Amino acid sequence: MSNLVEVRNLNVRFGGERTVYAVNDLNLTLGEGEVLGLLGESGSGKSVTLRALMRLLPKKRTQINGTVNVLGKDVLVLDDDELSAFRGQTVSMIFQEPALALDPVYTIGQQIAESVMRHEGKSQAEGVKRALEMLEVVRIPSAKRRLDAYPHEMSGGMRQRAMIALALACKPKILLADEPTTALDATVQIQILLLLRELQREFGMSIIFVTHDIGVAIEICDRVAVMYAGQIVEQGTLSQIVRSAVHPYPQGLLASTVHGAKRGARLETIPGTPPSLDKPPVNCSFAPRCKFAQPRCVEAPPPNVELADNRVVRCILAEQAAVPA
Ligand SMILES: Nc1ncnc2c1ncn2[C@@H]1O[C@H](COP(=O)(O)OP(=O)(O)OP(=O)(O)O)[C@@H](O)[C@H]1O
Repeated sequence: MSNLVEVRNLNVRFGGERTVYAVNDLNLTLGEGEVLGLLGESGSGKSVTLRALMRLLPKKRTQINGTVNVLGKDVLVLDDDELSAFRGQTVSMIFQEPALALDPVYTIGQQIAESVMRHEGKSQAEGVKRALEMLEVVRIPSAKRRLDAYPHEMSGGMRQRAMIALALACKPKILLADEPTTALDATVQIQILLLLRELQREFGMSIIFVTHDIGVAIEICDRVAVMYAGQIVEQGTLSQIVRSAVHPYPQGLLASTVHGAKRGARLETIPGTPPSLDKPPVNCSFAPRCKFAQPRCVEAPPPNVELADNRVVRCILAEQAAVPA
């Protein structure tokens, strides 16, 4: 499987009154037709990573290092014209809050048509035709009538579908999804996840899906990268993470949900809180909360052990799990 996205040694730091080391030495890949989950608690750097991939971070006081290679191009050095073509046609993004993508003063039909005209140079009539097709693709009932609806005239679930229609209108190869179902109630959430899965197959897209909810990751992801304090602490296939996580953080996340706790056992919580990100990590950021912590964990950076292809764990416990060659 060839990689559409390869992120190498990505570091994102925000300056200002206090420096925030939001993403530290992050490496990930996204294969063709794959759904990769970025999973972690609030503030772990998931959204910043996603925004770096699409160059949506503020320019002022933001330092980005590393390479973000998408379809053979380094996104971090694209000029404005290249960026405009890249967004929409190569990569598109959906958000938790549709207001970030949908403009309240234009109808849904106008917004989709406009995007198709701008990115693909199509006529107004072709844009409107695509808009109708897309509303049907995302299963909005009475699609023709909905073309003339404004975002505020739709329910939360329908607005989310309209945002997906807009994001997919120019058939991007990669969709970046930033907690798109978090604000929805449980039944609508599952409908949108199923829809995204269907569209991913239908369009042959790859998706990076940010979530703090392991249940959501289980519904939609093939592979999962677990983030803690701006670093990926473990990556693997969904079943490797859910059934045999090595790092104590994903283990703890799982034990705190019905998906990972032993049947009949009480759900556990991870004691303590994540560290502040005002210094770059010099040792294991999770050590203060870890029941397996050893002196080594606070004396030096943890090893980043590659157990297999795309199976990487940043923890001394992984050294014991590693199979000698
Ligand atoms: N523009 C910015 N300027 C300064 N700090 C920022 C900026 N954007 C994000 N941060 C900080 O970077 C860190 C990582 O934020 P990020 O939004 O990526 O977390 P997250 O894992 O997506 O959590 P959440 O789900 O709450 O958004 C946080 O400490 C956040 O406050």
